[in-house]
Amino acid sequence: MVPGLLPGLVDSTLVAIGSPSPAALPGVRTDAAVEVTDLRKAYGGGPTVLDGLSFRAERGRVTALLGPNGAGKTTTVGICEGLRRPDSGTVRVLGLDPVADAARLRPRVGVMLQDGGLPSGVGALEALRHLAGLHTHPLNVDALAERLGLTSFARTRVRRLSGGQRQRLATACALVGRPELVFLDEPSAGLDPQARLAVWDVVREVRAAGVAVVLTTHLMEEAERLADEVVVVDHGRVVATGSPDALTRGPASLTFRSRPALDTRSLARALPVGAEVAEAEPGRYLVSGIEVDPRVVATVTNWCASHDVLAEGVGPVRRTLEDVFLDLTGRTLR
Ligand SMILES: Nc1ncnc2c1ncn2[C@@H]1O[C@H](COP(=O)(O)OP(=O)(O)OP(=O)(O)O)[C@@H](O)[C@H]1O
Repeated sequence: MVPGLLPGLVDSTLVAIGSPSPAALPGVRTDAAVEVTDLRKAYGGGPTVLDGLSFRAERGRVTALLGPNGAGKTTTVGICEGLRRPDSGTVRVLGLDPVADAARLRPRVGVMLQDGGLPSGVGALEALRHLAGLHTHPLNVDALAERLGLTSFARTRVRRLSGGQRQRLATACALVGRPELVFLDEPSAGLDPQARLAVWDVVREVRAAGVAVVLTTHLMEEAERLADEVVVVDHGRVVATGSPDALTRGPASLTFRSRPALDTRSLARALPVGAEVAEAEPGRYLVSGIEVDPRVVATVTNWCASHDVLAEGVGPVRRTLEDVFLDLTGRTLR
């Protein structure tokens, strides 16, 4: 957190959104902010889009929905926001029904308003002020605008904003009403690195205040760095769920760099049975299929020495979230 930026928001705003979430206290279990059970949906009798999807999102935590294009993330979030109806299954949002209790949920849930949701002929900051005026206890608009870097395009009309500027305004709109739960749809899409870091900082701050954040993203780095819980969705089902750490834990591989086109079969023969050696990209080698222990590292180093090969960075490498995601969802384009 950047201390200099905090006072404007913290004094009267973000941290005051709620008292620290009971869910964040050890040993205390509360109702989930979002609880989705066995959702099924097919648009207009077409192919199945949601096929028994279930997940929970807790208060004071960031839950990231990851999945290939068309996996059903936006449909799921739309159902949670009360904008779409499932064919079957149940959804509880802050303990309420998103359609039947829409009026009660509206002031408590933040959503990213896209093009149609904002007056397009007014300046960005004016649009945010307008929205803030609809809430009883809005955040400090100037502080929020400063934090998300909206001030540089404060007077630009909404319809003339660039993609990244529009995205930042939409994030501000989702947060300005001081929600207990916020849905962020690809909040970093199209953002430059500075803006992305600023958005992540603000998201961390609202989480610390006990807000439940549910976001969709295609950025593995965003999920890895921001999410407490990752929900991987594919073909309308949850195929994995867990913290980034838990999902990427598992057998490490061994990697090293050297000149391209080494005799990988010869190296594999020197290693214990089951070892596979691949040249993942020219000059980068990956040993997998066996447990990486000090003897394996020594065998690779000795093989390199006896073949006059200079190897750099010989050591275990942990799977990334992207590796896990591709293993779970495959490499076929959707
Ligand atoms: N209004 C609609 N009418 C008919 N089909 C739809 C509608 N909205 C979405 N779909 C279809 O439902 C499937 C899931 O779409 P959805 O937008 O939920 O996926 P997503 O995971 O959010 O994808 P992306 O990552 O590309 O945003 C897709 O095949 C899409 O074509």
